[in-house]
This record gives sequence, structure tokens and C-alpha cells, in this order.
Amino acid sequence: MDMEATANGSIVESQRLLIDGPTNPMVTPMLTDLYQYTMAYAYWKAGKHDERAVFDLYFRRNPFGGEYTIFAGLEECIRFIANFKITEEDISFLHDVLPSTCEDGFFEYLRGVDCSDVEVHAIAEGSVVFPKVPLLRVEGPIVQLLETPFLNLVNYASLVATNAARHRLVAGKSKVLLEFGLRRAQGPDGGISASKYCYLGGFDATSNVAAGRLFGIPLRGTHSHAFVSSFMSPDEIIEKSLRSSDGSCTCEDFVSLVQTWLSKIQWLPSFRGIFSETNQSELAAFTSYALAFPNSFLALVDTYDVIRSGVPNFCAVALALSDLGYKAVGIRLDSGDLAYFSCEARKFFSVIEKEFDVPGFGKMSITASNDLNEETLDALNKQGHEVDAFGIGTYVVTCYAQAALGCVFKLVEINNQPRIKLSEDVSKVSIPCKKRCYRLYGREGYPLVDILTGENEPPPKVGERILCRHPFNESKRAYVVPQFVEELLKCYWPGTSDKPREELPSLQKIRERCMNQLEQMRPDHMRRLNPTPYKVSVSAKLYDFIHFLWLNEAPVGELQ
Ligand SMILES: Nc1ncnc2c1ncn2[C@@H]1O[C@H](COP(=O)(O)OP(=O)(O)OP(=O)(O)O)[C@@H](O)[C@H]1O
Ligand SMILES: O=P(O)(O)OC[C@H]1O[C@H](OP(=O)(O)OP(=O)(O)O)[C@H](O)[C@@H]1O
Ligand SMILES: O=C(O)c1cccnc1
Ligand SMILES: [Mg+2]
Repeated sequence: MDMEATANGSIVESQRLLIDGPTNPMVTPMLTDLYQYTMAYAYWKAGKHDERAVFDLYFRRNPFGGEYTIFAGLEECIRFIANFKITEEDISFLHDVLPSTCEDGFFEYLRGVDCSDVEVHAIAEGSVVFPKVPLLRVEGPIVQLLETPFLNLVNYASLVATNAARHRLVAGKSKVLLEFGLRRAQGPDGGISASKYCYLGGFDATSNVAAGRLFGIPLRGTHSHAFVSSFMSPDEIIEKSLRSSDGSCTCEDFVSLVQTWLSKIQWLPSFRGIFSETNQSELAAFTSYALAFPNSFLALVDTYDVIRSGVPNFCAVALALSDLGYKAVGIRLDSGDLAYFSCEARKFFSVIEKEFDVPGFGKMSITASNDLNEETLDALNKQGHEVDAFGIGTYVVTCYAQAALGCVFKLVEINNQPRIKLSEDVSKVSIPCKKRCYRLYGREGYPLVDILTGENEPPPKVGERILCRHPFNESKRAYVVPQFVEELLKCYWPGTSDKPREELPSLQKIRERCMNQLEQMRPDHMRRLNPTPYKVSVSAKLYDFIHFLWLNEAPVGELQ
């Protein structure tokens, strides 16, 4: 073993100790497609297993009919590769399932495989990214074994982060977005991943306790229908006393205090005709809940009738709490016309504020939920609404509008020989060569274009005109004079003394990056209807090379 290999090996060893394994313990070298191992055997048998290959991981089309994507899942890929080890149990299983003709030497080889000689360059997690640009460039021997786990870790993560970002853009910055999807997610990993990557994409909090614990995501929750319906009458409330918030006195019968407030509200001239009686079992549930959580009283008001029962009952309890120095949080609406009900509830709160002189009551928070998605958020905005927070589950976590992102992992070079994958469909032709990627920014501070170049081409320079070409369409090209040049692919594994490994930032930092990047984009790329495509280009030299290789590899047809 030479000195450099020894030094590199020890760096890898020390870094492995620093990097935890993947969040999901199911993410092991076994979480792959069988053909990765049969290919590995065939490479080994052909003596090709030590050949250095370069693969690009990229997607071909932005999801959800949009023109941008959020890259997520990188940290999990690095955790996977840093801890890559095929165990004795794995080897014994592979021995059983692979054909008996597989020679023992192969299993001996697998025993020694780690990823110390694999290099990963990647775009920072949380970045806004575009089709055809490599999100990861993976180089080394046995890289094909990484294809399936890497794609699995990036595809859904990026899809759901993008979905979350799109919901954020429609909802607007000032609204609170709560992810409520665990019950509807695609199994436990779907649920945990959804919570993590929705937060990355711009949600504020999750209801998922496990995700809160694992990732430090703020946890939030409201109130359930079952709790409301579980009450039959106020007589069920046994312990009726409540100490004031400053501890100075105790209200011995909070239930009666609530009833008193309800009658006062009932007789307000402004409300004559809106409601006469409210549902008493609902009132009991709200009262009981307030006794349990006087500091954070939030009620689900749509179990029986939002305006005739839920909202007045909520107000009666909130006013009783206010007498004791507590400030109620607000309501949740989970059915019906959310725009209409939110506006009616807001009017109701404003009247209470004015009539009973309770400062701030009109600003009571209104949360809405129930099958919300981009379209309903957009419709609510157009109609006008008074919702402060949206609880979104099914549509965001299942990525209902698009099932998969479609990232692929394609060989672009082997033993320094560029490779291309041809297709009838031009959008599926791969861009060969080990490449560098840059984002060029214009005078107004917006990113203008991403450009891919060969590894050894000189980088684009600030203030210097560079020709950016569409990779496959000869007539599409533009000169760009960048005001700022950002190299996109950075070294994430393993890192050496002269090329250190990029840090893996906290989820909070990744989320900030995502928010900042989204804000930096030109608005026409981000709009929902007919967004302008962002340009992804190649250098003139790479363009010529792609087309040279294309002609070289494509057989000439013969007409008869
Ligand atoms: N003002 C609005 N504009 C557009 N869509 C809305 C508006 N208010 C609610 N929605 C959406 O309309 C749909 C209403 O669905 P649905 O009719 O199944 O529910 P519901 O009858 O109100 O409630 P549930 O069935 O839960 O009692 C939901 O997707 C909701 O998000
Ligand atoms: O609607 P989603 O976006 O998936 O958000 C989560 C939903 O989960 C809860 O109720 P659940 O749907 O279980 O019952 P419900 O339909 O009767 O409200 C909650 O009340 C929301 O409606
Ligand atoms: O806290 C809530 O209101 C909640 C959580 C998950 C799903 N639906 C609602
Ligand atoms: Mg529902």
C-alpha cells in the first residue's frame, strides 16, 4: 500500500467515526436491486471491478409542472457511504441467493469493499436545482452498487421537499404551515422522511413526534374530533376549579364561568339571529380541554356547526380563560368552505374584542385543514380568507400531484473514457464526461443559467463573456457575462488534506439555504402557471464533444 493510500485510508477511517449511519437502519448495502450484485459479480468475473467509473445522478424534468426542484437527501447518502460495510450475514444471504456458479473469490472481495476509494461531489442540499445538472457525481470502483440506495435516498426526499416549497410559495411567507401527514404517508419511512423534507422545503412544524425527536423539527398539534364527540354533557366534568395564571386566585367553578360568558355572548345585539343555543356536549369538551391546557387552548370548532356552535362555544371558554389571565390560542376549521368560515369566525372574534373590550381577541389564530393542496391554497387566496395556519397532510406527503421525481444514475465516464447513453427520446440522451457545473448570476443578482463543462476546461470568469449552448439543440445558444460564478459540485466524500470534505450542515441550515435560494430566483421561473424554464447549458467544447461521441456511437441506418 503506498503512502497516499494509507493517508487517505486513515482520513476515511476517522471521518467514518464522525459521520453517523443513515437515519433509517434499513438503509444498508442490502437495500438495493438484485442486479446491482449480479452486475458486481459480472464486473468482478471480467476483472473490471477496479476500473474507475464516473456516474451522474440527475433528473430529467422538474416535478409538479414547475420549473424548479429542491435537492434533498444528500446527508443520508453521505451517511450511507461513510458507513458502507457488507456484513457476514449479508454475504451469507447473497451467497444463498446468487447462482451457485458464483465463485467464492467474489464473496471474499465483497467482504473488503468499503467506499474509501469512492469520491462524491454534490450540490449543497437544499439548493434549487434543474434538469440534467448532476446533483451528485460519484466516482470510483464499484460505484454501481450505490445506484439504487442513492436514488432511493434522493428521489422522494427531493420530490417532497419541492412539493413543500411549492405549498409554501402559494401560502405566502406570513402563514404557518403545519405538516399533518403521518397517518396518510407511505409507511413509517415515508412519514419520517416527509416530515424531515417538508420542514426542509419550508414548513414550520410537524405533528410527527418521532420526526420532532430525530431532527429537532418544531412539534405542533391542535385538537381532535374524537375528543369533542367523546363528551355528552357538562356534568361529566368533575374537577371544575382552575387557578388563575398568576396563581393569585382560584375559580372554583370554571364550568359556570364559561356558561355565564356564553349567555353574555348570546345576548349581544350583534349576534342576535346568528345562534340561539350551542351544542352543550361540545361546550363541555372545550371547557374540559381548557382545564387541561389553560395556556394553550385551541379548539376544533367544526364537529357540529362552526358558526352556530363551535365558534361561540370557543369564545365563551376563551373569555372565561381571559378572566383568569390566560390567553387562548385559537380555533381549527376542518371542513366546509374554509374561506367563508375563516372570515365569519374573524368577524365574530372582532365583535367580541370590541363588545367586551378584550384586546387582541380579534387576532385569535385560525388554523385550517382538510385535504388542502396547492390548488385549494391558491383558491383560498383568490377568494380572500382569514386563515393564519394551514395543516396539510395527504397531498403534501404523498406527493399526490406527481408520484416520483425520476432521478437517474448514469455512467458518464469509465477509465477516463467518456460514455454516452443514446435514446430515441432526446431528453433521455445522457451528457457524457466527468463534468464541472457552474451557476452564472446576472446583473440583477438572479441566477441566469447553469453551465456544464468538461473537468479540465477553464472555469467561467466574472465579467468574461462565455457561450452557453443548449446541450442538444444547435440553434439555442446565448452569450453570458456573469457577475458572479458559483461552482455547484463540491467534495462531500471522502475529502483529503488538499481537498477537504464539505461539512454536513444541520437541517435548520439546509432549510435556510433552501429559503434563501428560492427567494433569489427570478419570479417568472417560480410562478405556478406557465413558468419560464431556467436554462441549463453546456460549454461550446462540451457541446462539440457530445455530438462527436453521439455520431461515433450511433450506427448509421440503411434504407432499402
Ligand atoms: N373556499 C374554498 N375554496 C376552494 N376549496 C375549498 C374551500 N374551502 C374548502 N375547500 C376544499 O374543498 C374540499 C371540501 O371537501 P369535502 O366536501 O370532502 O369536505 P367537507 O364536506 O367540507 O368536510 P368533511 O367531509 O371532512 O366533513 C376540501 O378539499 C377543502 O380543502
Ligand atoms: O386532510 P389532510 O390534508 O390529510 O390533513 C390531515 C387530516 O387528518 C385529520 O383528520 P382525518 O383526515 O383523519 O379525518 P377527517 O377527514 O374526518 O378530518 C385532520 O383533521 C385533517 O383533516
Ligand atoms: O394536530 C392536529 O390537529 C392534527 C394532526 C395530525 C392530523 N390531523 C390533525
Ligand atoms: Mg380529512
